[in-house]
Amino acid sequence: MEALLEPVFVFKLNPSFTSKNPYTVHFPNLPKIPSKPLVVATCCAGTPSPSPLLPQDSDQNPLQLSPDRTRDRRKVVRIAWEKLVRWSRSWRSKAKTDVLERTKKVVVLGGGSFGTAMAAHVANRKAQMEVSMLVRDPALPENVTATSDAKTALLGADYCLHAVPVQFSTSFLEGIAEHVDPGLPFISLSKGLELNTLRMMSQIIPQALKNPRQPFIALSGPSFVLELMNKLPTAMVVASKDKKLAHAVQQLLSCSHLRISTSRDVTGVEIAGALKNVLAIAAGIVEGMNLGNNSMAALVAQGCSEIRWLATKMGGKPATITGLSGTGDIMLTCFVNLSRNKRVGVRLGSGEKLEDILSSMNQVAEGVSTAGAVIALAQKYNVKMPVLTAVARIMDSELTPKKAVLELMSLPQVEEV
Ligand SMILES: NC(=O)C1=CN([C@@H]2O[C@H](COP(=O)(O)OP(=O)(O)OC[C@H]3O[C@@H](n4cnc5c(N)ncnc54)[C@H](O)[C@@H]3O)[C@@H](O)[C@H]2O)C=CC1
Ligand SMILES: O=C(CO)COP(=O)(O)O
Repeated sequence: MEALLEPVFVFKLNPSFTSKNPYTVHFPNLPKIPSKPLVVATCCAGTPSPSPLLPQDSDQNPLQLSPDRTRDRRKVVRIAWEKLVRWSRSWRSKAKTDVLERTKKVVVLGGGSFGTAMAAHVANRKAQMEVSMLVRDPALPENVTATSDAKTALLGADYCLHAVPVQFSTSFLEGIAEHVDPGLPFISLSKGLELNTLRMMSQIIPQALKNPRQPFIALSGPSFVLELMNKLPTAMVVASKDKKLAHAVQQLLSCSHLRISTSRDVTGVEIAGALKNVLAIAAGIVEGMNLGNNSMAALVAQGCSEIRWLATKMGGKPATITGLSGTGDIMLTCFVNLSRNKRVGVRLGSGEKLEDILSSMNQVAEGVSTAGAVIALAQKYNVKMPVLTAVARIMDSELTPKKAVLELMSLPQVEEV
């Protein structure tokens, strides 16, 4: 343990830095270092040039590891890694792997970017797998069959991947309900809340199919289509009340470039996935208005809290909100401009009108309609959500981004919760 505590850098104390200097930090619990004080720079802004903090020569460095201690430290790391590898091997040997063998057909509803990406992903899992996409326009990649006939698409399917945008899901599902087997598990990829009913996909799907027992799984987490298609390492989460089903879907979809965790917290996963789209619009606004990195970090931290407050009031777990479908997806969509929701925000922040932005887009940005639903949901659960409410007000053209920033900055400064 001691070896792991070795500091990596040591700095020589500049004569202008005294013990009264605010940049000098004392660590009473560190082992005593003969004659030379340890100084850690937390901030060098405004310090005179040349820099007062100079690296020490390694041969004079009292903290340099001896060969014995280097060996000890490396041994600790090696043992920890070997433990991980053994645990991983034994886990894999115990995991059942027959789901993929048993699955003959998967149907994908929605031929947009994510539906197409997931269809290709499932098709690549097994050459004999039949992947049928139910689409409005059947022009698609060769390895996947596309049809606009619901009966043909759904016939004999073992799993259904649902990638129709949330606002169109009810009418779409009602239209195909007669062809859906009541035992067909629905894996929902859509992230959002239905505008007028405030429902999540776990409510929309069984209600539209008029089958409260339709097996349901939410698949969520940080997963841009482009990167999935390029087989870049990705991690997602499947959430279902049915633990066995979550494990089956995990086995169906996970592969060397896609890790899938399981969860039973359907509400947490769905709320996080839906609300991060609204927060991504806010992040885009901050970027479009050039408000700086401090603003961005503060906004995203506040947004994470707002999402946690609502999700936990609705029965979701805080651990879900800090996991892949929460913090993971929030970081992806708030910080990366591949996000369509963030791009809507950037354009709003730089002065464009919402209707012009939406009419120029050929893909969905779920956060735009979810913003309206989430505020009503927050009121129902008595949760204050300043940032997400501001986004909803901007979507309703009731507030300009500039006014929203002024109002948010003048809110009471309260204890952090
Ligand atoms: N693209 C991405 O990186 C990811 C998307 N998602 C979620 O997946 C869902 C779908 O997103 P994308 O495929 O990216 O959207 P998209 O905009 O690329 O495609 C949407 C698809 O829905 C179809 N559609 C629209 N109205 C319809 C209607 N009334 N009936 C039937 N189909 C209709 C469109 O024709 C299109 O094929 C969204 O909820 C999104 O938040 C989730 C994770 C990643
Ligand atoms: O949900 C996504 C990635 O996880 C995609 O986000 P956008 O819909 O904002 O592009």
